[in-house]
Amino acid sequence: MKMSARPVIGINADFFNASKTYSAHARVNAGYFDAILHAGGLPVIIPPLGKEADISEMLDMLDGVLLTGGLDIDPRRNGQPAHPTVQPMAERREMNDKILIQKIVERKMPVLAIGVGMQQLNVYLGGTLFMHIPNDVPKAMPHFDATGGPHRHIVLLEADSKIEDLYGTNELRVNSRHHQAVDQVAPRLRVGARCPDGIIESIESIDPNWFCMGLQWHPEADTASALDLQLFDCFVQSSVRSSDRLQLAA
Ligand SMILES: N[C@@H](CCC(=O)NCCCC(=O)O)C(=O)O
Repeated sequence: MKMSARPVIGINADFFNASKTYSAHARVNAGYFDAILHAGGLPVIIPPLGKEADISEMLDMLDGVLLTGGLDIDPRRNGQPAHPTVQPMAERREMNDKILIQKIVERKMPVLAIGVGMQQLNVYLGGTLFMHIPNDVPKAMPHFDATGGPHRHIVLLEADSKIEDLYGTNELRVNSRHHQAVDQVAPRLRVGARCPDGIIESIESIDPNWFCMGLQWHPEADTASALDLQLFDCFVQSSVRSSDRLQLAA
């Protein structure tokens, strides 16, 4: 099979079970694959393959992975009680993503995790979440607009973090639409950015040579800033540098 000279970036699809009006289907917000294309990568949608062997075969063809946003991780699948504000994602997606993330981490593939993707990365690597910010961190500022409209807030990038180096500034104004957040950061990860109220807004690997970054905001969204585009540039360039296939072809 002819492989692209561009870095091939996998994007995990969201998944919805069959309902009265729709058959079971996968979907992806266009912002995810348009951002990868704009940064010089070739996006490939990863459906919830489910089986380890199929996920491994898919990853063998990829140079990096973008983990997308969506609904919530179901706390009951991680030994925690249900929560009235949690809207669990489909079990098929969550089970798939768990295997996908474990293999990405084993292989140290470049990974950019956005929204619930960042939360999955943290949880599956041993960290925890606040189930509902207004309940768990009452003094926190709003992190979503209750009417569903656009909402933004400042984030402060940690000194000497990869994300600070990447954005070239220590303060950003980002879009925000989340009711959960990282509580305990997983081993092997560190905080990259916080909201002024202390809520963690970005995490990253402690290994400086591994592009493994999670963002609670959405750099792929229509409400993203011009600065966010360079994030995708850096992610795609990291995927080139770490790709044996592309290095051999160089
Ligand atoms: N559990 C999370 C979900 C945050 C998230 O990924 N939102 C994005 C939804 C839009 C999309 O599909 O990209 C939370 O804290 O709310």
